[in-house]
Amino acid sequence: MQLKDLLYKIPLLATSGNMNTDVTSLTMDSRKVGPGSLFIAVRGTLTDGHSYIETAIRQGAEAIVCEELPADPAPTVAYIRVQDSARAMGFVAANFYNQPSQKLKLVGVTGTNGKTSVATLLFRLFRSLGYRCGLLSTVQNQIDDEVIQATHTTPDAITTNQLLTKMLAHGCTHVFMEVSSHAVVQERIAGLSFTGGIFTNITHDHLDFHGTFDNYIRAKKGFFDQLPASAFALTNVDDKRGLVMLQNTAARKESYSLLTLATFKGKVIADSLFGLNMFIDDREVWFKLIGRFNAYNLLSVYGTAILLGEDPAEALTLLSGITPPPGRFEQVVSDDKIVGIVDYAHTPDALQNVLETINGLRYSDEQDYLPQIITVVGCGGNRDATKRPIMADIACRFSNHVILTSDNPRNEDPMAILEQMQAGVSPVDVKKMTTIEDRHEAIKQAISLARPHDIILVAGKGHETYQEIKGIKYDFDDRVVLREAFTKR
Ligand SMILES: CC(=O)N[C@H]1[C@@H](OP(=O)(O)OP(=O)(O)OC[C@H]2O[C@@H](n3ccc(=O)[nH]c3=O)[C@H](O)[C@@H]2O)O[C@H](CO)[C@@H](O)[C@@H]1O[C@H](C)C(=O)N[C@@H](C)C(=O)N[C@H](CCC(=O)O)C(=O)O
Ligand SMILES: Nc1ncnc2c1ncn2[C@@H]1O[C@H](COP(=O)(O)OP(=O)(O)OP(=O)(O)O)[C@@H](O)[C@H]1O
Ligand SMILES: N[C@H](CCC[C@H](N)C(=O)O)C(=O)O
Ligand SMILES: [Mg+2]
Repeated sequence: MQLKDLLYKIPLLATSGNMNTDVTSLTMDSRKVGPGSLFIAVRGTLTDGHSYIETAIRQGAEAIVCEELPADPAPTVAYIRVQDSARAMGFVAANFYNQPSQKLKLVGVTGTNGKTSVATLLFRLFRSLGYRCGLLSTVQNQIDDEVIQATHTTPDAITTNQLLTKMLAHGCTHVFMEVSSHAVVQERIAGLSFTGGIFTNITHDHLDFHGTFDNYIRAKKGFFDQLPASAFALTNVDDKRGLVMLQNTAARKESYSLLTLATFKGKVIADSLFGLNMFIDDREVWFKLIGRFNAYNLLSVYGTAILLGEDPAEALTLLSGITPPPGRFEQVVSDDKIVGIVDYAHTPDALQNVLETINGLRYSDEQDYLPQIITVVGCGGNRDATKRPIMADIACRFSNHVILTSDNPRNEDPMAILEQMQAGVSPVDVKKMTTIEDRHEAIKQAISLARPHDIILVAGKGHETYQEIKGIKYDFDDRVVLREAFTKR
């Protein structure tokens, strides 16, 4: 495609060189530049793409998008100076791939917790309604049955447009994607044309990246601020910030709630270890998901189906048969009925929700025995450290025993992370707490403490199949470890 055609809709500060140059590939990474490439120099958190412009040219880049021109620009190369390279990249990518998002019904889901759950439920529901669908999520990207490994919750703009193009070629009509707060700030969603946006909730996470909670709220809101008037913006009005999200959106404002007036209103009739029973739009339905937080996820999925024109009765009937995504309240039960629950709760709010759910659901055939809750939990390294003491405190308050352990220590000292967690535990709860750095040993210890009907919550890693320590990802899957340890007893 000719360079000038890639610049459609981008505010340009200055250009030089041949705008008719033929561009054959795009990249923001100099290591991936080849002959015919357009290199977009983006300022990152670790380094500045502008310092790789020369390398990119040596490797054959024909054109450069940047915020600042090099001191001595190469005469054979075209330069485009813009205010914000990351944002420009979104539009360049959409132009290069011929605007795939405009030809799809693309729905984005944002919020601290529930993005993967909602996006995956939507993907599964719309497939069962008979559509070909795409999914971009933390667990995996998917084009109908084809699974494509995901590296981020929300991919960069080039990858997203590439995937959307593949989805279109496959005949997909609907795509559901998670929109992380990092993605909004880093402009990974710039240039995409959304049919709708969903807000789940906002609580403590990622303060390492955003600095303050207000900045984090602004990042999430930025998604809705970008939606066009033709889109819908569906928000959870039971969340304190639900309405804030829609303050400046041009999109049609819609809402869902379990507590108050809203476009889509639901009520939980029963919540058990076998599923949720709800009233939605005067219909009573059983769902396969567990926990009140999932009632919110289901309601937003139902609302989205209606906003996309589906029949309410059919949507609810099909939704009642849909299973949760992997690693979300996934149960592994031993022969003698110890209940293991693997859940991706990695924020204080998610952990508290899951533990409150478990506290309300435990039951035993034995009279007078209230099953114990044993929680195995850790916090990621090189991520928001302020959530560590809070999560340990919550784990102890809502469990009978807690084993603090590692969850992707990355480049931090695992014991230092665990010490920060320990610091949050109140003196009355300290007796409940043990620390075992090795997650495998921690799970084994939890099992050794359990009796039939006790519940072992293994929180934080969910679907993950690795433990990341000092740059190396070792095979590790909480579900497999639980299953093996149950069998070996
Ligand atoms: C903190 C963060 O979000 N970082 C993302 C960011 O990288 P960065 O800003 O650190 O980039 P950088 O390394 O400073 O490099 C700046 C620029 O120079 C370029 N470069 C660099 C080196 C070189 O030799 N040549 C070159 O051209 C890079 O390609 C880049 O364009 O941009 C990169 C490209 O898109 C991402 O891969 C990277 O994600 C890192 C790996 C990451 O761990 N991100 C996590 C925190 C994340 O994004 N998480 C969210 C949300 C999680 C959730 O709640 O679900 C997600 O959406 O996944
Ligand atoms: N609507 C919800 N409200 C509160 N907690 C939830 C909700 N949905 C799921 N959770 C909890 O949060 C955990 C993560 O859920 P999910 O993976 O759907 O969130 P996410 O927003 O995609 O997370 P990530 O930011 O890592 O992508 C679940 O395992 C569950 O414990
Ligand atoms: N998307 C989240 C995942 C956290 C999962 C947890 N297992 C960890 O590694 O911290 C993040 O990047 O913060
Ligand atoms: Mg997710």
